Amino acid sequence: MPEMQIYKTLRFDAAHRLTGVPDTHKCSAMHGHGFEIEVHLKGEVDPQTGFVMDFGDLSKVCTPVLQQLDHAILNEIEGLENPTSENMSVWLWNILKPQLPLLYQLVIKETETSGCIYRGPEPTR
Ligand SMILES: Nc1nc2c(c(=O)[nH]1)N=C([C@H](O)[C@H](O)COP(=O)(O)OP(=O)(O)OP(=O)(O)O)CN2
Ligand SMILES: [Zn+2]
Repeated sequence: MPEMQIYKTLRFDAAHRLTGVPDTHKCSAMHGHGFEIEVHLKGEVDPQTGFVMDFGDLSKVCTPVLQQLDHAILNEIEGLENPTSENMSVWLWNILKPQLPLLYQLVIKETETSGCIYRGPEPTR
């Protein structure tokens, strides 16, 4: 069966401030976003189900993780002390990858025009 990518889009609202920028940077002040996350899997289509993975099962894995972030101050969450899109991608990858071996790519959109794409760490040789 062919290999394909599937994805699920999830949304949450949260506040953050960036701690690695000067005080003069607009994002050093607390502010909020409606974040959008795409969780992409890559794998073979199961001939029986016709699925790479059931979207419902993918949701069941992702939803509890994103519920932790919804209406939270991201800076207060362990590992997200400087919650840039880049740092959030790594944080999410480390939580989701053990539960989703087919995880291929995470897309985090902070705004309509700004976001981050992460495909996990380089494989060790
Ligand atoms: N590489 C990164 N740069 C910035 C991040 C980030 O996570 N990674 N985050 C921010 C801020 O959180 C900001 O809220 C989003 O930035 P920006 O796109 O500049 O926001 P605007 O909507 O105000 O941008 P427009 O200029 O209106 O398009 C900053 N940088
Ligand atoms: Zn922001």
